[in-house]
Amino acid sequence: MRELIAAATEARLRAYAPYSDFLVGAALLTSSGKIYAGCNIENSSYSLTCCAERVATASAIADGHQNFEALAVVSVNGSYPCGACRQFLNEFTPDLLIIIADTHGKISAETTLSALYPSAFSPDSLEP
Ligand SMILES: O=c1ccn([C@H]2C[C@H](O)[C@@H](CO)O2)c(=O)[nH]1
Ligand SMILES: [Zn+2]
Repeated sequence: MRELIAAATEARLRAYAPYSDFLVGAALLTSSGKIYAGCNIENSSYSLTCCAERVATASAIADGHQNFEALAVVSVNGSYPCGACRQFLNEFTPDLLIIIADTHGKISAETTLSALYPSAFSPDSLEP
């Protein structure tokens, strides 16, 4: 888990966040043991901003991985994934382990996506 937090911490430094100055790094561990990292990417058209968690997830998916074990999220104050990221991740791994840490490496929470995002809308929700 330290390796996952380190990857998120490193990715955070690549964030493009000139509007909020709030840098976020995320690192996703696949079931095959690979780590995909992401950072937030803001835009002058603010609503186009991409969260670090979804950047990491998109990178893993694009590289052929859809099974995940854990996600580390690092920010200056140990913030949690937003609702959109929770929904995005729920599609693939509802019981994903989520580790929240700050830039000093202090872990403030080890939880699961299902705990953070109960009663999710999921692929099953589309069944008649
Ligand atoms: O789950 C989240 C929530 C916010 N941010 C980013 C988006 C924006 O650039 C900055 C402030 O909202 O934090 C993330 O990367 N992940
Ligand atoms: Zn988000």
